[in-house]
Amino acid sequence: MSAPAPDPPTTDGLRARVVVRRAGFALDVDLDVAPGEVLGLLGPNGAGKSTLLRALAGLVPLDEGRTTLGGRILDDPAGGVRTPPEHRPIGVVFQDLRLFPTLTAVENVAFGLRARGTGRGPAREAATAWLDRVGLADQATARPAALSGGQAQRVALARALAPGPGLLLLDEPLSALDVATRAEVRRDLRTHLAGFAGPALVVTHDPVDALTLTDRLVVLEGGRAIQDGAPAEVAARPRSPWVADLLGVSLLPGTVQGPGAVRLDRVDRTLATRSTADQAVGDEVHVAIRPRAVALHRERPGGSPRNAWEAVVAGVETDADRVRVQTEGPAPVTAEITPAALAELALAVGDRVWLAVKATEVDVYPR
Ligand SMILES: Nc1ncnc2c1ncn2[C@@H]1O[C@H](COP(=O)(O)OP(=O)(O)OP(=O)(O)O)[C@@H](O)[C@H]1O
Repeated sequence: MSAPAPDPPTTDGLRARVVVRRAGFALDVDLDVAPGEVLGLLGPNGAGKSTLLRALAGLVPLDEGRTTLGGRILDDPAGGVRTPPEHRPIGVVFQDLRLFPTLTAVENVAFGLRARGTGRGPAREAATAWLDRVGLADQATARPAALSGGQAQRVALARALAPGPGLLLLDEPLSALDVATRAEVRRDLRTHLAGFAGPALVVTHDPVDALTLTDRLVVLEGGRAIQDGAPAEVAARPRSPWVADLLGVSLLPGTVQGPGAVRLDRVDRTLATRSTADQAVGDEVHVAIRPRAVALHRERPGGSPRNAWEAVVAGVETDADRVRVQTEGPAPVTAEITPAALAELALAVGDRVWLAVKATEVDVYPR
């Protein structure tokens, strides 16, 4: 038996209104994700992210709403339509991967193809080609227990992509990996996402994933989308303290110069940072600085001036008890200060300001 005809290309992306009600919780979200677009779903525990993915995958019934993918109706409870999970052209990577422990890597990848009616030989051939694409050609006969976390993650991704799905759903795809592996798998995942023609949804708790893997972010809180925008825009103007804490982090490109020392690529400045033990000299990294860690000064601060540089105030936003000051310049970061500090500094847009941050507050992530 030959491979089934691939699903028709998605011209219309994903359009969904997903309503799922449970005791004490209601998810009610509208989504419109274009073909080729990578949408990040962010939100605190219990916000409904997994429920949303499970509903799209057909594992949780909608109480109300409608889901269409590439113009095809998948769910329409009012019209009595509910496509079973195995008939949806959707690839899923679950947080715990859910590889079949008794099957080899190539059998795991072939599984989705076999389930769609592809014969044993062609399924194995296609699965082998996919393992090659994710860099695991030499692990085809290994069982999941013999794979590293990063390798298992790649097998799960290959299994999701092999049948040529019209929609890709990834639930915290990198959360189980250690920092160094995560950076490497993130890079590869970005490449595979870029090559994927359909819409993709990625649930993440990691600010670097949110800022580097996605084209757009939707923030869920209490079952509702409270913010929807480009990652940089959501980071610059977070609409809830939770998002501000998670995403307000400023990322600057840098290069490791030595232990705990990273040179910023765009300014003539080397920052003292937290441990760079995971990185080698010359590694390209992201320097991550949280807004609350940034102090603002009118004059160049004394003490340890190494971690201070100048920028220009680009925006000042005040909410109940926090003020977020955005800066611009070669190394812009966002600072979060108190209203009293703002009053004392008397900062306005266009003013020059000194930014200072302690080494212990400067995180380093591999790029
Ligand atoms: N199978 C279930 N039966 C009943 N309630 C559930 C079930 N799964 C989740 N819930 C509840 O639904 C709400 C949304 O949970 P969900 O797991 O979708 O959130 P989440 O944003 O994915 O959270 P997390 O980040 O912790 O995974 C929570 O109140 C949760 O307790």
